[in-house]
Amino acid sequence: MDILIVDDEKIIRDVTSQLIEDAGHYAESAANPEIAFETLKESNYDLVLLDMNLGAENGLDVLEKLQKQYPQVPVVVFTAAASVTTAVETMRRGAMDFLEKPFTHAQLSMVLARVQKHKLLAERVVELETQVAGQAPEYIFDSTSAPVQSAFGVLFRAAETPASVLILGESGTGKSVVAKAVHDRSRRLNKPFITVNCPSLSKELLESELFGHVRGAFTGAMKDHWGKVKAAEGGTLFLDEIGELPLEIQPKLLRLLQDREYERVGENVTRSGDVRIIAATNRDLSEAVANGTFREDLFYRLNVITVEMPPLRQRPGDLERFAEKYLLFFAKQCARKARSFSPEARACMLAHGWPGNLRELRNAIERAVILSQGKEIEASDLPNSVTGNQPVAMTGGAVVGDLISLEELETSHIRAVLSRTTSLHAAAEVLGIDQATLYRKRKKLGMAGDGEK
Ligand SMILES: Nc1ncnc2c1ncn2[C@@H]1O[C@H](COP(=O)(O)OP(=O)(O)OP(=O)(O)O)[C@@H](O)[C@H]1O
Repeated sequence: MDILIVDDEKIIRDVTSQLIEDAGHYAESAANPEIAFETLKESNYDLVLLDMNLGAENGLDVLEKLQKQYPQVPVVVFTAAASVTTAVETMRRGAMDFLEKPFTHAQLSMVLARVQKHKLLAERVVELETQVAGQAPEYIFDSTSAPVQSAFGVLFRAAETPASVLILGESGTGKSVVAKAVHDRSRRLNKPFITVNCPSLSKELLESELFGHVRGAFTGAMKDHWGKVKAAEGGTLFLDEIGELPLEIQPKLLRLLQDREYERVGENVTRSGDVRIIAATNRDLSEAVANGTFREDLFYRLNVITVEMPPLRQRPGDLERFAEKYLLFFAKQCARKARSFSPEARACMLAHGWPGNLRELRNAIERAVILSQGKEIEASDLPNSVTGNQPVAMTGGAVVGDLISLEELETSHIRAVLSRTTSLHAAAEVLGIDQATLYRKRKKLGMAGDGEK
């Protein structure tokens, strides 16, 4: 957690900071409320430790102002010994807890653990509220396809063990969704599930995102930062698109997997990290090992429990079931009458190859429901890419065919380049954009990645 200490006594700030850092959190100090509010403006904090005796300032007034401006940030107050009335009053005014000065390391640790538990519960409530509010279609974890059934079976049996898991499959086949489901069925359920999208950042930033950095480690590193390994402590670290993990970072991940050790960028202190790794990729990792872009030792270390999520085109039963579920969900959400597919629409869906898999299906059905006018989804409600009325053909940079929008042209070109290159990196080079931008565009457009041919 990132914690802000507000106290006018330097010695208290320094000692508390040290205790907090020793417990693996990040601490920032403010000598008075003015500095505290400036600091809160600049960064997000998970907790404020607020002294009640701030010289001329009334601690209760500061608490009230904090609650008003940052209602989501819990406050724990420091109170002088034996001031029970103050402690009660602060709790009445919304403080989460109090610590009587002088406090011990153990007392502080207990309070931090309580705040962290509260934070996790609050996150879980938001997740459940989103599901209950019906903002996303319900996930389905059974299948009419034997390979998918077997993949779910293996994953959910392995969920309770500490084994690393590797999920293979084209983009959009549900690797991230099932990774979270594995975490939810594990003993780490009440600990964080943290995702790192390996290609979404530059090499340098990715290392810091994973392991953290210290102030001054590189240009722009203005303050110490705990990475996602720390954020996932005790829980699960999901490494999406691990096939794109730069070679330079691979030995560091291997060390975390083997020895549970890592170091922040710019620091020589070795730290231990208790995280379960689930990795996913749409690349053929053994081919990546053969051509030297993925370390063999890391591959074997990750390859303990490996499953493959088959593409949607090989699961016609699932295709129809998922399509129907999505249809009912979006019809309710958008207040449309559509309840089924016309025979022609159904035939188009079954004939389409769904290179973007479940993600493409979900987007296509959402669009179709919005455009629908009657009780049935017609073929004309489906995107051109599904009905086979492809509007674009590219020949040497010239566009032949119907008039199309710039967005359709971009989508088609990105798809063409992805299908003719062997990695996201190579495709990004051809397109003249960076890998992280291509990664985001591909996700937004619901497209499959480079693993698909
Ligand atoms: N089990 C499921 N039940 C219902 N819908 C699903 C399921 N799995 C995936 N989806 C749908 O497909 C979308 C894409 O899933 P997900 O992000 O898990 O795919 P992915 O394989 O991780 O893709 P990428 O490789 O691009 O990261 C989800 O947002 C969801 O809409």
